[in-house]
Amino acid sequence: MSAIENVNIPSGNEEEADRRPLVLVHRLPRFALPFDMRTTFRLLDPIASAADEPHQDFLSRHAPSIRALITVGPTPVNADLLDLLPSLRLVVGSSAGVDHIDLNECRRRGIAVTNAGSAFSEDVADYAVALLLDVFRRISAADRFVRSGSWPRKPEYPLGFKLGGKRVGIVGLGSIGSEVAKRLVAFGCRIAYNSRNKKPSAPYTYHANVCDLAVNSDVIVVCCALTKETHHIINKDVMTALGKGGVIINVGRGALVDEKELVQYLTRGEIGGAGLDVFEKEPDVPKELFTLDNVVLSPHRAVLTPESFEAVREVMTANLNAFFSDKPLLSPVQYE
Ligand SMILES: O=CC(=O)O
Repeated sequence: MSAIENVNIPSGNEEEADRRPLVLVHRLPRFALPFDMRTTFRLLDPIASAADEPHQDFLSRHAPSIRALITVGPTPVNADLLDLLPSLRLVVGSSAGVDHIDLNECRRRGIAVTNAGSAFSEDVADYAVALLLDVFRRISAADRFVRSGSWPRKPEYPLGFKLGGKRVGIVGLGSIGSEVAKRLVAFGCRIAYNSRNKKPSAPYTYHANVCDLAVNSDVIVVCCALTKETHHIINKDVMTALGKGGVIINVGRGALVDEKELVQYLTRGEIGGAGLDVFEKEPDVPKELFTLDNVVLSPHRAVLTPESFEAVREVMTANLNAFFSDKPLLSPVQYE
């Protein structure tokens, strides 16, 4: 992932001549914008530009001109930041999830928020299916078996399971969940789902209650947004309902699953396996999971492909262009 380069902040006449709209890049040092938007926007990046000046002073100095900001990855947008930016009217998220943005504060201050829209949906859905196949067919475990030299010594390797015909319960049938469903239908799976509301156009069985969904599923794929309501939506009751052979795939956010309980259920063999791209305290992953061959672990990579970066760059650019020309935003986040 390449970082944007140090941003030259034009001043005086130079600034007047530069007609590109000014956009603040809000990021933690470890997250860089993985593409260049400087041909279209004048990017103000405090981290790249002002190594010696305290971040707050830098922001306060530029605050009157900042009407839009890009938040990179999960960099938090909270009341403290918004206090420093009284002219701000738009927050452009570079992710599908917006749990790092204080939506209530944004709404209260009349600040619009956009997210990645469906830019990542296909890649995340592919990854969810890949994790599921890996858990069912034990691909990563088989790879470890071969590399460790065990094959010649121990020709028997535990059987995996067939994916076709399995009952898959999707939690969150938004853009990502719908792509997961589409793919798994092609594998011959039977799809049901849970979401806040029944989707009249979705040809799948709806369960208003996640435990009911779990009782009727062999696999739960978690891909809803993380909110106060969905925090630990996959709890011990859901895991008990899913049962011994059940598999949990999480490509949403770590805190959608009660991770402590998940570890217990997996180590006691009370569910069948898990494929996890996200964790409650990233990058920390519970060590107990490292030795379990029925668990596939991934470092929050589901969205990351050069193709999805290009798609998100386009949607972010379109949102900013729309904002600066008073047109409707492309992927506004609906406030609750
Ligand atoms: O996790 C990644 C995203 O929300 O886009």
